This record gives sequence, structure tokens and C-alpha cells, in this order.
Amino acid sequence: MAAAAWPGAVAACASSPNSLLLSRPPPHAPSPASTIRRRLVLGFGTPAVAALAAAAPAAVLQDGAATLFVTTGAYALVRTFDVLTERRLVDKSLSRKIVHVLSGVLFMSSWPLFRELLRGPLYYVLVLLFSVLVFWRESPIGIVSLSMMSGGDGFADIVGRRYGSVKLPFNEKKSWIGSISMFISGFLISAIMLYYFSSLGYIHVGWAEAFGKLALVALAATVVECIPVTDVVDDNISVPLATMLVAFLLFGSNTQ
Ligand SMILES: C/C(=C\COP(=O)(O)O)CCC[C@H](C)CCC[C@H](C)CCCC(C)C
Ligand SMILES: Nc1ccn([C@@H]2O[C@H](COP(=O)(O)OP(=O)(O)O)[C@@H](O)[C@H]2O)c(=O)n1
Repeated sequence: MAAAAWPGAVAACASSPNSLLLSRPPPHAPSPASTIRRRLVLGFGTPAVAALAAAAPAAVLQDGAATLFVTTGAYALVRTFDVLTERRLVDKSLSRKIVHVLSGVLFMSSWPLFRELLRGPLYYVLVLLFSVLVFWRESPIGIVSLSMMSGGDGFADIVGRRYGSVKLPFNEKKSWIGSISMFISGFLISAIMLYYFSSLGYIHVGWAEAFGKLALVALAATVVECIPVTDVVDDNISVPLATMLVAFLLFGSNTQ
């Protein structure tokens, strides 16, 4: 049953985007976030914690604390029933069903703890789950598309925000250097991840062809990321979907 900890943790992580909920606290009541912030400052009182609390937006603090709470709770729930089963205090199948019941109910109960609908992280986690379920580690498609979404899109932002003064002619929010960084980092991280999985024997990579294919997938990811549709489709969805399609066309279901 220890393996159940992983889906539990992913579910807990997925709750961080606090997907579906979401009543904000009434305006007259002190917000939980400001209470957390006050406790951080007054309770722990170190300058570093106080500075962090002062700098972080209230919603981030509240959602961060709620995510930590839910993640810890998910592990605690599974671990508790693991121990009860090991000590033969609860029958194994009953233990599993109690976790079955409590996981869903406690997970739903945690929704009011969160504050905002954080779309990007939610989509990101959903794409991770989709790739695990559909592609897992035997297909290069999931590996490559997740590399583009995480590494490529991530570095476009990191580099583009800092050095992206020269904007793209068709999208004033994105820069040449951001898109070039996306292409290079997406390509490199995909190649590294393919190497990692092939060295463990999960996939076979024909390297002579793989580099050209990866360049095409990285190009597709880069183009999709920089066209001005981000307001319509989040790039945590558009980038992986586009790269899954191109990788499927180029690689098929394996890298032979
Ligand atoms: C901030 C994130 C995505 C949104 O990006 P964007 O809107 O700026 O484009 C990432 C969200 C991460 C998520 C909440 C947590 C995912 C956890 C992951 C499944 C587990 C990693 C395990 C590892 C072994 C530490
Ligand atoms: N191709 C790109 C992508 C992002 N960026 C920079 O990164 C910032 C955030 O990018 P984004 O709007 O795609 O952010 P997310 O939707 O990925 O969170 C942009 O406002 C740009 O400053 C860039 O310069 N060039």
C-alpha cells in the first residue's frame, strides 16, 4: 500500500491549484492569509521569515500553507493505515476502503482552505497526470512533451523576463531571446530525458534521427508558445498538446 502514497501526493499537489473552489473569505473578516502572515511575523519572528511574509502575496502564503497541510495530510492518512495494517489492527481490505472513503472526503474538505483559481499550476498537474496515464515511461512522446512544457516554457520565462527587451513582431509580450531559450532548453532537456530513459532500458533511441526530430518538436513547441493565443489557451495546455501531436507524428509510439 506504500505505493498509494504517490497518487496521494499528486492529488495533494493537484489541489494546490485549488482547482474548483472557491469562496473567498467575507470582506469584513480577517482573512486566513493575513492571520497566517501575522503568525509568521509575530510567532516565529525571525527577520527572514518576517521578510518572506511581508514580501509574499497573501494568496500565495495561504495557498502554500494549504498545500503543505494537504500534502502532509495525504501522507499521514496513508501511513496511518499502513501502520494499522502492518500491526494487524485493521484488516488489509478494510484499511484500503477506509483510505478510499477518507481520501475523497478529506480532499474535498480542504478546498475552502485555498484562495484562488491558479490555472497554470492546475493545467500543469493535469498534463503530468495525463502523460503518466497515457504515455508513462515506455513512450518518447510524453517524455518529450513534458520536457517542452517544463523545461522549454520555464526557461523562456526565466530568460525572457530578464533579457527579453527585443520583442517578437507579432507578440509584444514575448521576446526573441525568450523563444530562442525555449527552443534550446526544450531541445536539450528532451535529449537529456530521452538519454536517461534509454539508458535505463525503457525506450530505444535511434540517436542519428532523434536529434533532427527533437529539433522539429522544439520548434513546434516554441512557435505555439509565442503565438498570441495565451489569453485563449494556457500554454501549459497548448505546448504539451502541440508537442504530443508532433512527437507522435515523428516518433510514433517508440523512437526506432
Ligand atoms: C507553477 C507551475 C506551473 C504553472 O506555470 P505557469 O503558469 O507559470 O506557466 C508548476 C506547478 C507544480 C505543481 C503545483 C506541483 C507538481 C508536483 C510534482 C507532481 C511532484 C514533483 C516531485 C519531485 C520528486 C519533487
Ligand atoms: N517566448 C517568451 C516567453 C516568455 N517571455 C517572458 O516571460 C514572461 C511570462 O511569459 P508567459 O506570459 O508565457 O508566462 P506563462 O503563461 O508561461 O506563465 C513574459 O511576459 C515575457 O517577459 C519572453 O520574453 N519570451
